[in-house]
This record gives sequence, structure tokens and C-alpha cells, in this order.
Amino acid sequence: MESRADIGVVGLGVMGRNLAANIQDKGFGVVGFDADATQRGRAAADGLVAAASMEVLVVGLRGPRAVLLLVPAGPAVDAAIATLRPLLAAGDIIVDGGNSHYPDTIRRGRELAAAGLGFVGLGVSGGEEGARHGPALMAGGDAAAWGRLEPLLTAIAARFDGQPCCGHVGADGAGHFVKMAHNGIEYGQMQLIAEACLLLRHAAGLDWPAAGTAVAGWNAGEDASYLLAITGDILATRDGQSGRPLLELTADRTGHKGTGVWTVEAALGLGVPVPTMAAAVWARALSATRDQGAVDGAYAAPAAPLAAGDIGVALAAASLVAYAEGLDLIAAGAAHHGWRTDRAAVAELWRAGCIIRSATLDRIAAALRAEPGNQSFLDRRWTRGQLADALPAWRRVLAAGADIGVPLPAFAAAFHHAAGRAAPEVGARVVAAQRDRFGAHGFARIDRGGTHHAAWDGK
Ligand SMILES: NC(=O)C1=CN([C@@H]2O[C@H](COP(=O)(O)OP(=O)(O)OC[C@H]3O[C@@H](n4cnc5c(N)ncnc54)[C@H](OP(=O)(O)O)[C@@H]3O)[C@@H](O)[C@H]2O)C=CC1
Ligand SMILES: O=C(CO)[C@H](O)[C@H](O)COP(=O)(O)O
Repeated sequence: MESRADIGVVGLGVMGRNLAANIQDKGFGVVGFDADATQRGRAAADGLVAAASMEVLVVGLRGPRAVLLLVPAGPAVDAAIATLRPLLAAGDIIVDGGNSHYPDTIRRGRELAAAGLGFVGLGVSGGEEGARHGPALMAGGDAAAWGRLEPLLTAIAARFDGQPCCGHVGADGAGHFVKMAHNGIEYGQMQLIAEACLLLRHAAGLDWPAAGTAVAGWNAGEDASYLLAITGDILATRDGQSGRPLLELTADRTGHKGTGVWTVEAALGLGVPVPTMAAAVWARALSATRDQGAVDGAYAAPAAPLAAGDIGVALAAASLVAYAEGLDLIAAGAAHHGWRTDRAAVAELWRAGCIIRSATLDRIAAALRAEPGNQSFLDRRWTRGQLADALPAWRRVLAAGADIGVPLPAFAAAFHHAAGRAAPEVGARVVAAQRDRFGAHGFARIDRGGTHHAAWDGK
């Protein structure tokens, strides 16, 4: 290998192959490697230089060397690092661009720093198309390593109004934490759109293509998003053989690779409410475990069709709650780990390239800049105003779902999260008293300070 490349890409599957091609298009030299010879052959056929081994890849890099990993999260990342480590020297950098769990990233960063190697945990979003033409990139870790990679990463990232959707969001595991929260929002919004589709068909009485037209109509509005755009297309897609809507022939169950579960686990650990995301994780689990053979009849017919417009209003509001949950989780994660993560900057870098990109994010970023502070994004004036306007339609949607029996776990969870923050009472005083009664756990009073205990014996 004569000329030295600027970066090595290890893992030439869906993401690695496309990111490598993107990097090459922007004028940087790339050399790739994949454990699978078929993937190497495919990459070579696409015009990429594919090394026959990790050793050959490393020899082909100019120093100080940078290697980007796009291998499955978990043991494959440790295995790739173990192979690379003896081949690299102090000052070289490893970047993990997969969906790694952030505690693993923190551990790997410490281990590699002890060996004098830089390490960046890079959240990458945008799927195959984003990787090829411009993903959103959330970098965490070593600031010096980030500084060296910034020109390349900025060049390949998506752009919103000319601004690159790429940034350093904090030390060690911050990049993968932010990507994890992104995926939690993604889960919430995907489930909300799925519930909206159920309502369009069963409460508003539309067939699949008409539901697609309604979703495409929402996507022409002020809350246009990538997920709405692809769902409009999905609803309009027909099976090539039968001509029937392909969704009608699609099994009603789905799986996951784990990032949604990690998000909810992290939120539980930090005490941050993320009920919309959690409802989406449970909905996937329910879909995968229920006995579809035991399904009983159809939904009840609505007394009167629900207006599609109500569903769209409720969907926009519930999607905003999902964004708020993710942003609150990022704030809590940053405070806990000591990361300097700017939520407005994160919202800005999600405006293009990533799966949760939407027109709403530009308004969210502006609201975060206009009203700085540490409070929940749901408690801000701007957010409360947006949600208050949607409440009447949202209530009608929930009532219609209950009337005909359509399950709406994410719509309901988002509603109760938003309503709970603004409600005059949430019932917690009764729970506090019960805890104090059976466990002497104490309770706070509103008329004096300190922690109190009472017999609560009815006298
Ligand atoms: N697909 C997507 O939309 C997105 C994926 N991601 C994340 O990006 C990462 C990569 O995903 P994706 O490209 O879809 O995965 P793929 O399975 O398509 O590709 C991964 C490739 O890495 C190879 N590989 C595994 N271990 C090694 C190793 N030690 N050395 C060299 N090659 C190795 C695999 O080979 P083999 O099959 O032989 O093991 C495989 O060809 C994952 O963490 C994923 O979660 C992030 C955003 C979006
Ligand atoms: O990170 C992604 C998008 O942002 C990936 O597509 C992710 O793998 C999707 O998650 P899951 O398989 O759990 O639905």
C-alpha cells in the first residue's frame, strides 16, 4: 500500500461501508477492513481500499493514526480494540462509531488512555442513507482527539442551514449517552406514530393508503419529520405480488437491539421520568410476546369518527414530550457524570441527518437558548404553552382510543407525563403518608420545614 490514508474504518457493513464512501467523497484517504471477506469484496467493488487484515490497515495509515470502528456493540468492539492496540502507538486514536453502551465507552476510554491512546465514543445517526450522505455525529471523549478529528467529521456530517450536525458533547461516554437518549426518543416517536396509524384506521375509519395521505399531510406541516416522511411512504407501499398494502401482510410484532432498554435503565438509575420512552419499550416487548393466535375479534366501531386533525395535534404534542424526556435525561446524565453537555447544541445537531430530525427541533433549540436554566424542558414556558394548546384534542384522542379499545400506551404515557407536571395535585401526598404509616419513612409538610412522622391511625 503506497499512499497513506487519513483514517481506517474497521467493519464494512451497513454503516462502515457507507461512512467510508462518504469520507472518501469529501477528499480524505480511507482504508477499510472487515473480518468478513464478502464485505471486503463488496467495499472494494464500491471503490474503497479494503485491507486484507487489521495489520495491513494500520500500516496503510499516516501517523498519528486514527481508526474508526463500525462493528456491533459489545464484545466485537473489545475484540477489535484488542487486535488494534498492539499495532498502534501512543498518540494514535480509536473512534467507536457504533451504538456502544456508554459505561463500556467510559471503561474503554480509561483503558486506552492508560496506554497513551486517544479514544472517542462517537454516536452516529442516520442509518444507511445518513452514513452515505451526511449523518448526525455526537462525539464524546478525549478533547484533543476530537480536535484532530473535527475537520474530517465536520466534512462528512449533515448540514442544517449550513451548520454541521456534528459536535463534541462532553467527556468520556457523553457521545454514546447522547446517542442513547436519541434512540430513546426515536423509540417513543416511532411508537406514537404507530398508535396514530391505529387511530387513523380504527377511530377515523381510513384505509391504509388514506392513512398514508393523512400522515403525509402532517409531514407537510410545521412538525415535519423524517419519521413522518418514511411512515407516509410505508403506508402507501403495496405488495408487488398481491397489490395489497404491504403493511396488511406484515407481522404485527417488532424487535430491538437494546438501546431503548438502556435508555430506560439509565433514566431509572438517574430518577428521570421517561414514561413515553418506557411505554415504547414495553410495547415492543408486548408485540413480541403476545400470542397472536389468541387474538379476539376486532376493535369496536367508533360512535362517530375521530377527526384525523385531532390525532395529528396529539401526535405533535406527545412527540414533543418524547423530545423533552430525552433532553431531561441528557441534562441529568451530564450533571451526574460531570459532562459539559449543552442541550441546545444537542437539539441543534439533531436538526438534520439523524432519525429523529424534525422541524420541531429548530424551535426546541431556540426555546432552550431563549430560556436557559436547569429545569425540566417540560416545565419551560414555551413547552407548557405548546402542550396546553394540544390538550383538548389529546383528551379526545385518548377517549376515542378507550371507547373502541385501541391500546395507546405511548399517547397515554406522554399525556400523563405532561399533565402530571402541570396538575394541581398528583396523589404523591397519599403515597408519602402510606410510606410513613407502614415504614416510618417520614414525610415533608408544606407549613413547616424538616421531615416529620405521624401515626396516621385515623385519630
Ligand atoms: N444500521 C444502522 O442503521 C445503524 C447502526 N449503528 C451501529 O453501528 C454499528 C455497526 O452497525 P452495522 O453497520 O449496521 O452492522 P453490520 O452488521 O452491517 O456490520 C458490522 C460489520 O463489522 C464486522 N466485524 C465485526 N467484528 C469485527 C472485527 N473485530 N474486525 C473487523 N470487522 C468486524 C462484521 O463482520 P461479521 O458479520 O463477520 O461479524 C460486519 O461485517 C453497530 O453498533 C450499530 O448498532 C448506528 C446507527 C445506525
Ligand atoms: O441507532 C439506530 C438509529 O438511530 C439504529 O438503527 C438502531 O439499531 C435501531 O435500534 P433498534 O434496532 O433497537 O430499533
